[in-house]
Amino acid sequence: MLRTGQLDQTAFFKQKLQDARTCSKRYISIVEKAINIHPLSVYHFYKKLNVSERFYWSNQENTTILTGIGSLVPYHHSTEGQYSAIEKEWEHFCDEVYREKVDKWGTGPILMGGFSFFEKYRNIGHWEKFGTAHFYVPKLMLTISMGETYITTNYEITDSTTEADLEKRYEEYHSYLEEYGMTQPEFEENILQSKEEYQPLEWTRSVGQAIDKMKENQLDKVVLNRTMQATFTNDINSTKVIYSLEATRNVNYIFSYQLDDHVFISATPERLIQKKDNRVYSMCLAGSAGKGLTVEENEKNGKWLINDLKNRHEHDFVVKYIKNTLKSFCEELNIPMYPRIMATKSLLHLFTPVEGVLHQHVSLIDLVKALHPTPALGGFPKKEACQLIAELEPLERGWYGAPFGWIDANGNGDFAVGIRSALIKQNEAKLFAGCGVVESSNPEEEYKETGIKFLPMLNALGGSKNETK
Ligand SMILES: C=C(O[C@H]1C=CC=C(C(=O)O)[C@@H]1O)C(=O)O
Repeated sequence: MLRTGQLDQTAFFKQKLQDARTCSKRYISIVEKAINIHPLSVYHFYKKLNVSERFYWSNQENTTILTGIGSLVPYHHSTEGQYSAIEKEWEHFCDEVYREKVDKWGTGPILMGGFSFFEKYRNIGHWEKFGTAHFYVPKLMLTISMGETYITTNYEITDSTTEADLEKRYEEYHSYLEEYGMTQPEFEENILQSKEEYQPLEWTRSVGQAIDKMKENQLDKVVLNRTMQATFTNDINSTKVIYSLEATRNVNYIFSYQLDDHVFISATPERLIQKKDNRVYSMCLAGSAGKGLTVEENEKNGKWLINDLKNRHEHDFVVKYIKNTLKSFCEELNIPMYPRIMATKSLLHLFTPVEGVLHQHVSLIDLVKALHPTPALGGFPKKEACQLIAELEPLERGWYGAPFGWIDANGNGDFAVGIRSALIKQNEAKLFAGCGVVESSNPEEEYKETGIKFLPMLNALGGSKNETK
């Protein structure tokens, strides 16, 4: 039994509808506590609800998992001005929604989605569906928050909506959860047919060109991204990919965002910003070394990384930038003097945590806009680095390295950056990985580093073990 604490369902919906109409609201959001529902089962069987959108989100600590099905209200932009547009649209939605005051993290009406790396596209191409911003409020959402399970259902109401209409939709969502919420998905392995790195020699040459520009003092750091195309014999099953990413996770977010037959998916170790009332949490993540095979080797590599000047330099630009950017928004900011080591599945990174206390009236979207792109994704100075990226990278970045996350009706939420990611369409996946380039970088080493960064997603897609040629 999923519902708890409701006496008479029909009377409940009649009351909700009446209350919503009295306050002139256009939407209703209902949150309930639940048990025994698996987020990936909810994600997998979405077509049973005749919808073509779904998302999956789990945070770094795996303490918040969100699965959203169907889009109640989509917001899509293809041009500049997307941050303020999304901010206004979300404020407007929040004014129009009738909701109970449930203050559980990640419940109630939530806007999930992302922005493109650049505010405008040179050639939108295969990023058309995602645009410069795409967000939606799901119709049905499952939340696992600190081990507790919640269901949020969201409804649009018009003048002609009756309590019977609401009850019917509610029953539909609950039948879906009861029938499929604990059903183990069955799927075939994704079998790799071919994989091809996009212009690897040209990419290495571009790293060399970037280094030359740094020698000429044109900029201090740039992050260059490269692409790999992987083709499979069958349509790629994103539930399978998430299962694999979950099975090998350690410190990363895992998210997937589907619009029709396009899925953007990422296993990123990097948070951009999280807001919990007046507190904010960000991180500086830049500088990398390979992992060893033993604990001792990892310790040795970690020590090397902490003391390596090139990597420290790469990292310090991020610390300086995040500190300067957040300073104006925060009355208190805590950033340790020295970085630590973060060990992901395949790499060690330099990592500095950031915590702050906000001045009043600072919105999450304002913070996202101000921070993006940090020098961990763009470079330093920001303007020069972005210009060089546009000059040297032949393909659109789209949502690679860009802010992706969610915001709730209290203005709280969490945004990561979409690195170590892939854009999936049917049987093809484009994988993305980049690295920070500074004057003392070596193009061959950066090529190797990005090669390692492809691996977790490539393996999760089914890429290494099942190659057919
Ligand atoms: C830009 C990426 O990684 C960033 C995050 C951590 C370490 C990085 C580095 O050492 O280059 C990058 O700044 C990517 O994985 O695509």
